[in-house]
Amino acid sequence: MIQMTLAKIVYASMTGNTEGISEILEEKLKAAGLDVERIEADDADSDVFEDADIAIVATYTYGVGEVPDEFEDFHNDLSSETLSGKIYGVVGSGDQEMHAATFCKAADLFEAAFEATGAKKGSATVKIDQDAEADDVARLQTFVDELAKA
Ligand SMILES: Cc1cc2nc3c(=O)[nH]c(=O)nc-3n(C[C@H](O)[C@H](O)[C@H](O)COP(=O)(O)O)c2cc1C
Repeated sequence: MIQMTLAKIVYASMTGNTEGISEILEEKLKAAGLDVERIEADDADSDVFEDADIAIVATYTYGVGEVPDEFEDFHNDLSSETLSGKIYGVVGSGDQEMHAATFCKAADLFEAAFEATGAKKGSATVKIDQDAEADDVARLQTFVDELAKA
C-alpha cells in the first residue's frame, strides 16, 4: 500500500471564522491528494502531530494579542515537542480594524512555538481579516500548494 502524506489541522474558533478557514484548508489539502484530519483545539494534545507529515494550526486571536484560552495549554506544550522532519504552517484570523496593533498575533505565537519544535516552515503564515474572502481563498491555495511540495 502506498503511504499517503498526512496533514493534520488543529483549529480554534469562537464565532466560526477560523472554523470556515480550516474547512477550506481541508478541502484544498484533499484536492492536492493528501490525507487530512481536522481536529478542534479542545480535542487535541500537543503530541497530536507526532504521526503527521504536515502540521497546521489555524487560530483566531483573543484578548490583546493572545492565544485563545482553549489553545493555551496546547500552545505552551507544543514548543516542547520534537517535530523535526515535519513541515508546519500557520493560518490566523483576526480583526484588522479593531485590533490593528495585535492583528493575528496568536498566529505569530504559534509560529514561534513551531520553530522551537524543529519543524520546517512550509509556507509563510497567512493572516486573514475575519472570514476568508475570495482573495484570502487564493492565498490559502498558495499556502496549501507550498506545504504540499515543501
Ligand atoms: C475580546 C476579543 C479580543 C480580540 N483580540 C484580538 C486581537 O488582539 N487581535 C486580532 O487580530 N483580533 C482580535 N479579536 C478578533 C478575533 O480574533 C476575530 O474576530 C476572529 O475572526 C475570530 O475568529 P473566530 O470566528 O474563528 O472565533 C478579538 C476578538 C474579541 C472578541
